[in-house]
Amino acid sequence: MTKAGIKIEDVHLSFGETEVLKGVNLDIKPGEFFAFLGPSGSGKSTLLRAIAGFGPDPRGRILIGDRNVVGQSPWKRNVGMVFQSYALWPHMSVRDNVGFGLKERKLPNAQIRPKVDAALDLVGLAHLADRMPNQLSGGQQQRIALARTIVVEPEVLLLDEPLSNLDASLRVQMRRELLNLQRKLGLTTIFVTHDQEEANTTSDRMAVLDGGVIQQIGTPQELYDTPANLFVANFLGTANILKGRVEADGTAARFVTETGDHLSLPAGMRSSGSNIVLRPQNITLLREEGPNTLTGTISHKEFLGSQIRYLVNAGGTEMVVDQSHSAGLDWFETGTQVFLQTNTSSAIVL
Ligand SMILES: Nc1ncnc2c1ncn2[C@@H]1O[C@H](COP(=O)(O)OP(=O)(O)OP(=O)(O)O)[C@@H](O)[C@H]1O
Repeated sequence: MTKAGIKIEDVHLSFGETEVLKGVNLDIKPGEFFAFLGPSGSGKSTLLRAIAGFGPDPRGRILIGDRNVVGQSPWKRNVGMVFQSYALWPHMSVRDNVGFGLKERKLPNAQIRPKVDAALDLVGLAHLADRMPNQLSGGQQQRIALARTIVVEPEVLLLDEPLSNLDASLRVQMRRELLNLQRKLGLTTIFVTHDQEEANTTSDRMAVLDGGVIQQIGTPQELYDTPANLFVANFLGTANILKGRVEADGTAARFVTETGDHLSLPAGMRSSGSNIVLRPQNITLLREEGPNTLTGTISHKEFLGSQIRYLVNAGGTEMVVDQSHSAGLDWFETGTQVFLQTNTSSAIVL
């Protein structure tokens, strides 16, 4: 299949008076698996639909390969889109559902059959070709919807929360299948999701959206390790945020919290900012005070199997702290005073 990159240049889109996309710029490489991640209402679907050609035309340019597709009808754009609802034709067999787009394109039957067989083979459901949609599970229906989309050989694949109607374990299985299929076809893919785990586990890179504005673009690791702002830090995983200020004298720098605690910062760490972000696994609970410790009291504990998650009240801020668990290890009981040793080398100052 042909791979095309997608460029989005200064795209604005309004519904009536409300501006929903506020100047979006993106450069998605050919063959990339790219995710749009963001909370409900952040504009992910609107952006995807603008690429597909559904809804009002935006201002700005959307290039698929080197064609600006703004103003072009959806069927001329050569994109394939899979929705949350599978929307298979209920009165048609699996084979006819998958072949529908090819029939519409007036392809002779003799050419349709092998293409449909190949697409069904790719999603592992060749043996169900003669079933009706109501004889399939949700996961199977979504695979058929995928086969129906790829059979017409689109240049880009757009997925709008395609796994949301499936139960949790099937979602995990399907996201792996989706990635395998994408890798096999090498098809430029955009996956819209509000689920950070889904975006993290599938995408090469992602854009985090909030309020119609891209907050950051990067690989899942880049966004987790070096978030550009507090929104991204909070949206990708759990973030403990302490307010305060950075003080530096000569080569040594420290973060002074609002409650007056001092956390020394490693050399080379960003030296301005009024927040320090600590991930739950970057804090160790101690019974004795030590260097770089904050004082707190355990307010809640949850046994998660490999880890124990503690909520610790430290000077009025509730901190989430994960400690790895192994059999026989002592727990900190609720109400215990503890010292939170912070690993500031993996902290982020914002
Ligand atoms: N046809 C429409 N008319 C008016 N407003 C709309 C329309 N479609 C979307 N909106 C508004 O645009 C904003 C962005 O919606 P969009 O569906 O793109 O968000 P989203 O990030 O995909 O959210 P979700 O995860 O809930 O689907 C929302 O405030 C929504 O109410």
